[in-house]
Amino acid sequence: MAKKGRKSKPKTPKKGLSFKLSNQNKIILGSLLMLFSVALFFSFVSFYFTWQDDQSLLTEFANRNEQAKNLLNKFGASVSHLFIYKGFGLASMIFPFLLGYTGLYMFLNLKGQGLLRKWIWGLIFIIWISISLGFFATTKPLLGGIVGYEMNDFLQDYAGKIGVLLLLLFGLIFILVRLFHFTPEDFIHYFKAKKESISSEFKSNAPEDEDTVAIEKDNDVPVILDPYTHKNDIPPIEKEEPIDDFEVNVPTEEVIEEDVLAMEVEKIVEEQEDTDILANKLVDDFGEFDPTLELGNYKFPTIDLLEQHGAAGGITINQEELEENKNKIVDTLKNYKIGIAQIKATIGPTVTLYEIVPEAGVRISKIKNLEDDIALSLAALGIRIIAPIPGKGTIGIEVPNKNATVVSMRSVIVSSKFQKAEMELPIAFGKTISNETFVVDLAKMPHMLMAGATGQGKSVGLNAVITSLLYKKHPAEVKFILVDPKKVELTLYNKIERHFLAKLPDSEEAIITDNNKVINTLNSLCIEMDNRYELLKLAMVRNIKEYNTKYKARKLNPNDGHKFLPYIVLVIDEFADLIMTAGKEVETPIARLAQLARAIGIHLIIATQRPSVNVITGIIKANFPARIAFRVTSKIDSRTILDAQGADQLIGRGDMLFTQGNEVTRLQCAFVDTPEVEKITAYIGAQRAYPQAHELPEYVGEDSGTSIDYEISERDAMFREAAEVIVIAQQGSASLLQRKLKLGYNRAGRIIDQLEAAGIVGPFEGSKARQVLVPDMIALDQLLNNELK
Ligand SMILES: Nc1ncnc2c1ncn2[C@@H]1O[C@H](COP(=O)(O)OP(=O)(O)OP(=O)(O)O)[C@@H](O)[C@H]1O
Repeated sequence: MAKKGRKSKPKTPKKGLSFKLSNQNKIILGSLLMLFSVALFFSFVSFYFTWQDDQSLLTEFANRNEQAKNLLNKFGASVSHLFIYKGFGLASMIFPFLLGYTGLYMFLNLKGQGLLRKWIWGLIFIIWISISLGFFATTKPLLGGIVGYEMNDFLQDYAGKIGVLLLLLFGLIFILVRLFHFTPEDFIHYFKAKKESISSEFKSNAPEDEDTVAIEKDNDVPVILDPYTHKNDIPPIEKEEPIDDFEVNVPTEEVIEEDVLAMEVEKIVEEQEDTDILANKLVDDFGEFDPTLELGNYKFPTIDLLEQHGAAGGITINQEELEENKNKIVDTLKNYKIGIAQIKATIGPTVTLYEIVPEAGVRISKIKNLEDDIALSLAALGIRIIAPIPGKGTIGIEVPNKNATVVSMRSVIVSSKFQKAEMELPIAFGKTISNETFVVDLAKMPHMLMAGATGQGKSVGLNAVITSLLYKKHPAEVKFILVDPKKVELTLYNKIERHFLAKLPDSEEAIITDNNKVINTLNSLCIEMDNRYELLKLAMVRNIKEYNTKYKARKLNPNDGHKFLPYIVLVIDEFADLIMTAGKEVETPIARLAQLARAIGIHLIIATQRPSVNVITGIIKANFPARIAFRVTSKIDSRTILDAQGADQLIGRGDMLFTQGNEVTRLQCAFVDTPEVEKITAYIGAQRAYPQAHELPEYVGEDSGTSIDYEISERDAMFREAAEVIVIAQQGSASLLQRKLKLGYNRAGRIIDQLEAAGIVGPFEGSKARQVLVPDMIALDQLLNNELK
């Protein structure tokens, strides 16, 4: 019972298993294919000239004395005989092109769906051409090949000649419409254009005196010219005898006007374009946009980087322990005169749930009131009573197992529930009380609050969250911002900076340990959020998922600022520390992000040791529906974090309660040890990476912008040099100063403010660099000299 989850065999993540050739092998195989295709091409071409001479040699392949006339000798003769005579006839010429293209594709290491598409269309063409030639040239087997002939024969037996003809016609229409995107309008347009060209030709060939539309023919019968068709073979409308010397003079301008009119009609037809059609064409030609292409060879971490943690044997609980606990429960309840009708045990990794159905007439409220007494009588730490279990009508008593089983991260990662999870940001937290793997989608939560006293498993919990995402997501799809005031817990992730981390443009460390930087990062995230909303608005979609789908389908033009948007997960360890030092400055942007960021793929995970009300304020709590409580020290803390008690009764070491609104689920958090995280990050870090960490929009602190009335004497010693750098580069950014003058972030920010006060750069403009108001060095000198006067 309850051992299903454990039995599932370890599986490597799906993407890690995919068959891939190394780059060198691709080059070798690619060139082989290209050369082979050239050989085939020459064989086929020369076969048409030499086949009769070489026919007798087909059976003499092994005979070294015999020489074939084919350019590639007996090989060429045999292969061509096979492909052309026995195969598809003339259509076989397509094979060398397909093979050559495949070779080139491998040689240049191209990606996308173009290759498969070419093969499918190539084969359709081969079959269609071969049947068509078999139909029209029955006597010439070298045109349609035996396959074409036989297929024709076969089809004609069932559908007759007309049926096959119609079938071929349908094939032609199918190819024209699907491959060349031909529409009936194209046909009409084509004929119209033809007509135009005939008319203009006629015009240019017409005699010089074109003022008259009535032209005398040899037999003196006037021919009326149709102004649109310009055909001179239309009979006259009136057959009356023409009046001598009567001519209808049409002013030249009018004729020209008619010509211009015809040209305009043509243009209107051509202007009908549809972005969707364009997008479809792009997708047809290049395949869908693949965000992972830049790191196309990225390999997902393998499962052997994770340890079993001795959990291979599964849950160990013996019958005696079960029996003992059952008796204790029954006896204790009997002491309070509560009879039990039924009792059932579900064994979990750390606790066993005893579900009780009380005898008829026992009021649940009575049991509820006795909660503490029952816990005392059972005399075990970590007993939690759930009366009643929501939706079941039974009472649950959770009793810790004597020997808790460690739930290894490995066991949850390999579980089919996680592997098959069709979620945006799947997280395998651990196992439930019934030993099922518990997987949730961070994108749906959409933000998470985590609390627990020191040493109860918070850091392990955070690592489990990050590890889950590392096992499921490509670096192009998700970016982390890690805030770690303790400076030790998350530093392990430094190695994956250029794969998975995002940071401010001018910061050196990707993992943020300085509280001031947290404020800037949060504000920068707010700018990123606003930018993303703007993009969503332009794309007319409601959320990041729709946006990215549209972008992948090439319906959004990168020239309009569109780009693939990765999810951003902000993890803050030790939030209490942060809010104590920075207060409102962090609370406001966090609340703003929490309220608005769900649709645009920014998700927050906040962990704290002290879940007191001044840390987890009302506004934060209201926006973090998903909460996790590890063991806390008091009932009050439990209430603060979960709005319910229970977290104080947990047993620690990863024993946790999870709620996403109403129901509270007890889980055993998956355990991932520091060496395992190290191995995973080293595995990822050793692979090819992006040139730098994902860059967040630049944000310059508001506080530095407020003191705009800097005294000249208070200016930084580097002020003048900074001004020169900015004016020469014509770019007002603090990061530029940091780079060029080797300044720290804060000092560069201060100088920028002083430059603003001096009127050298414009005001702060969000993610964009400030405008430089001084055009050149001469103007700068003038400005600074004037100040001194
Ligand atoms: N899921 C788990 N399974 C088994 N043991 C665990 C689990 N989580 C934590 N532990 C044990 O508890 C110890 C402390 O865990 P962890 O470092 O995560 O605590 P913490 O809450 O982050 O503490 P602090 O706040 O002081 O950093 C771990 O070293 C480990 O031995």
